[in-house]
Amino acid sequence: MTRRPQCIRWDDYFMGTAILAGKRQKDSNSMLQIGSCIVSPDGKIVVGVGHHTVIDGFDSSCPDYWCHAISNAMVWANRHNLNDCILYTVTYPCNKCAQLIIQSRMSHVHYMNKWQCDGSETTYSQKLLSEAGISCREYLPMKDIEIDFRRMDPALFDGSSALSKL
Ligand SMILES: Nc1ccn([C@H]2C[C@H](O)[C@@H](COP(=O)(O)O)O2)c(=O)n1
Repeated sequence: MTRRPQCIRWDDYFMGTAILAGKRQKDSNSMLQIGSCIVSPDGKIVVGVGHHTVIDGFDSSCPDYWCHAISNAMVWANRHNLNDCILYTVTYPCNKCAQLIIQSRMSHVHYMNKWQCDGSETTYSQKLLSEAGISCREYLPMKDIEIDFRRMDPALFDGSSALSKL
């Protein structure tokens, strides 16, 4: 087998899935398009994805009205038992999400943005996760992932899709 140079690693696949989930965040007043992806212990199956979003029925006026991507990924997981699952998350877990990660018995956290470690929301999360023995590592991308819908299907050029009008 000749390996395609474009073939992505599982790590990029799952962090890419987390980033894609974050793109569901629709409030243009918020800069944050954060997503998370929970993966099975053998690292092959997406167990759940979630994005940073306003709590259903609330408005975006107050930070307490937002539900974090990690919490949403847990709520929307397709199984109850998250034992030893691996979490891919765009930002470092906040204090509350760290508590949930520990309680759900996930074992690894891969995060993308270290800058999130410095705010007050993450004052305790590093300590909590480390004392609970949960391994946390900064994710280092190996490849850019590009999704070009038009290359997937030439019919998207023929005027029948909204994409052909862009
Ligand atoms: N995989 C999922 C499924 C649902 N959610 C949450 C986010 C919202 O509270 C709600 C509806 O999402 P929307 O259609 O407004 O983007 O469901 C999630 O985070 N992850």
